[in-house]
Amino acid sequence: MIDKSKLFSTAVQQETAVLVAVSTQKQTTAKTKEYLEELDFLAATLGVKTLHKFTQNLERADIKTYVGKGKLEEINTFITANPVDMVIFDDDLSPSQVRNLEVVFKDIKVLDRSLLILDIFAMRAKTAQSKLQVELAQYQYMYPRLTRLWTHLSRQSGAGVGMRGPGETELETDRRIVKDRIAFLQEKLEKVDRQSMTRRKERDRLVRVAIVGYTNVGKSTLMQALSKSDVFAENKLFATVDSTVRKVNMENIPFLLTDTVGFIRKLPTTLIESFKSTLDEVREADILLHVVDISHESFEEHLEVVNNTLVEIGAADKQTILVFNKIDLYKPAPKAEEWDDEGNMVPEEAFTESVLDQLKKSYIAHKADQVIFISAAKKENMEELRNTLFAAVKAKHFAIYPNWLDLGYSAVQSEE
Ligand SMILES: Nc1nc2c(ncn2[C@@H]2O[C@H](COP(=O)(O)OP(=O)(O)OP(=O)(O)O)[C@@H](O)[C@H]2O)c(=O)[nH]1
Ligand SMILES: [Mg+2]
Repeated sequence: MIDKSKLFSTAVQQETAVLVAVSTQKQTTAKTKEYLEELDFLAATLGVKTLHKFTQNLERADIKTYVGKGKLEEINTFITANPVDMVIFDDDLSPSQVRNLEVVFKDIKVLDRSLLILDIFAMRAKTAQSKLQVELAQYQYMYPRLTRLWTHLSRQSGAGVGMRGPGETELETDRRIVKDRIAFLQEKLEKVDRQSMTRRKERDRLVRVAIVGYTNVGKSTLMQALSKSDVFAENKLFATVDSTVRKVNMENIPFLLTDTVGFIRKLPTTLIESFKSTLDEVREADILLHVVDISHESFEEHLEVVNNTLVEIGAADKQTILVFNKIDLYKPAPKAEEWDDEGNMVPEEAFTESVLDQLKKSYIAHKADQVIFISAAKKENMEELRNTLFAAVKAKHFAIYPNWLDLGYSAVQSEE
């Protein structure tokens, strides 16, 4: 039987949240503000509306309750006066912090960044493999926090954000059960991994190009532009969780292009662990297209996060083309006045140099050996990217099939 009252409440009422972060000696207030923006975006991706953001300056996050007593009271006052469903913390909470915070906030859900990310992955996972991967990551995340999940499940009926956990419903608090489940999932996943490894091996030994980058930078949009196929792109975080592989032909040379899951700051390690096999597509690639959203104010940090994650999964040291995307949205920093030869100030609208030319002369163009600025959505400067990518693919392809191009060229020539 469908419980109409529940249907009504989930369909009509958007869940609401307050966000909490701390600025520490290691994390400036400006950074904290940015992290909170990102946390807000993660929540929005799950359909959760942020009502308020709380921050506190501390030497380090409080061991017992993440923020101090006074701040807790401030949050509680807000919660009492407003319809708040959950409190989301920007950092991972320890099991004991969760317990203490749940005492403070009583019937309000207590979540952290990792749980939001896991929830988004759970929502997005499409294939059997990624579903298993997410489920495994969820159980591993939960294992040390069992009390919390079980409290939630006993209190709520398993709906809503942060509740998309694997669906054990009874109070089976025995860690043994979870442990067994983890072992079971790992085994099942290994089997699936072996199958996909065989599938990858059976593919022609074509040059493989993987598109990597921070989440929401335009990887799928670029994939679409390069392969002329329909790939799901959306202005939400982690639109892509399963990787997509397409065979692309450029001037008679085929290669494989893969769109991959995006990276983010503070990605739960359990997720990286369980997504290792999906990330094999990246690890086994010959060439990486590292996409960066140049219009984002923290694009340099994104770049660093991605580079660090690549090191973590053992995919650094590959030939990489650094692709700065969304130049259509890029606003160059306003320069000091510019003067012409006669010493008159040049009005801004008289600057003839395009954004693209300015970028090419800027320090950003030296961020890597191969740097290209494009707009994948507006199809700006795609030609340069195609040429660079093609030259790279061609060189790798030659190495695998020394005779291929001789044939290819003569065929092309004879047509003329
Ligand atoms: N203005 C502008 N928007 C872009 C450009 N490229 C992509 N977008 C938009 O940016 C958003 C994210 O694009 P996606 O292609 O989904 O990004 P992604 O990197 O695949 O994201 P995830 O799969 O979520 O990690 C979408 O709304 C796109 O339409 C661009 O060159 N210019
Ligand atoms: Mg995508």
